[in-house]
Amino acid sequence: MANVLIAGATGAMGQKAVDLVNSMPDMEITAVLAPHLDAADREQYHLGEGVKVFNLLTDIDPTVADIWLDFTVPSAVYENVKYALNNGLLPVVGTTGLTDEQEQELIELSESKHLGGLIAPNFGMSAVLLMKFAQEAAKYFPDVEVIEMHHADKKDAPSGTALSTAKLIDQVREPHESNPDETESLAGVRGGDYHGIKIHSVRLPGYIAHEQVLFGGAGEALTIRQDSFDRQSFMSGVKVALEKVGDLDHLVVGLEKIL
Ligand SMILES: NC(=O)C1=CN([C@@H]2O[C@H](COP(=O)(O)OP(=O)(O)OC[C@H]3O[C@@H](n4cnc5c(N)ncnc54)[C@H](OP(=O)(O)O)[C@@H]3O)[C@@H](O)[C@H]2O)C=CC1
Ligand SMILES: O=C(O)C1=N[C@H](C(=O)O)C[C@H](O)C1
Repeated sequence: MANVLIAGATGAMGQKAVDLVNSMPDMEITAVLAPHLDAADREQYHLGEGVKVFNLLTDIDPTVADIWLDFTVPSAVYENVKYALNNGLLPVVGTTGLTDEQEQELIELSESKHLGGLIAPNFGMSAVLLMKFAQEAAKYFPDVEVIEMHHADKKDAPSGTALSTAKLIDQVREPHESNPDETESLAGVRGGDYHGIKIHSVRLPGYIAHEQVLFGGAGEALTIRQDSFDRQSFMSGVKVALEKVGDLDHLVVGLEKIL
């Protein structure tokens, strides 16, 4: 039996994760971290009476769990994962927004502590495959732009998935120059720029999580698209991560590393 602390248990993803862990016979939620949760309201969030509720990172008793499952906010995730690793908990992280430097620091910390962990910018199979296919296509189509579309409550932009997609493409595409004569008569209209790869972030009610990678070539185009219509789509990836994190000996990035 593995004991799990869910950070962000009251959120949209946290609640899906609570239901997932409650359904796993060899996992138990022993604690949650959520700044505004009143312990008296546990039941409303599908948390049993024995679950310890923490509102502050500094109040947590680290012996309460073996695994730290994080679906919080970009501003909290770095300190959360650092806390987990420093206290012997194995992090499974879905929260986006870690910088490259923070990610590297956490990987080095996990290596020094000989602790496994996983950071996955996207736990959905369609997104994992989209990133893989986009990287392959970029070898042949260096002209590429990314459009990600998310629900209006999303805090970070671009999405972690879009940024990861751009990084994977950047690793393989030939040196490439965009049109030097291009101008913007409306600031920002050409989108964000990751090493010359334009990323466009759309935020609208009704959407959940969607991404398109558009490649253009001479007289042809290729579009790769994935859609997460329901947050349940992320849960099979989270389940695999919870089951396999104990087999890892350092923090790895990307669900594909454990599939
Ligand atoms: N990797 C993946 O496959 C996916 C990743 N995500 C990522 O997961 C994260 C959460 O998304 P989502 O569930 O939609 O967000 P929500 O806003 O719905 O939930 C955020 C949760 O974090 C808690 N929280 C807020 N501030 C802190 C803090 N300082 N310390 C600890 N907990 C805090 C909130 O608690 P309270 O309500 O008490 O403030 C709430 O429980 C985002 O970064 C998102 O990008 C989302 C979907 C899939
Ligand atoms: O905030 C979300 O909803 C999502 N966040 C992740 C991201 O930033 O890529 C994963 C997915 O896109 C949903």
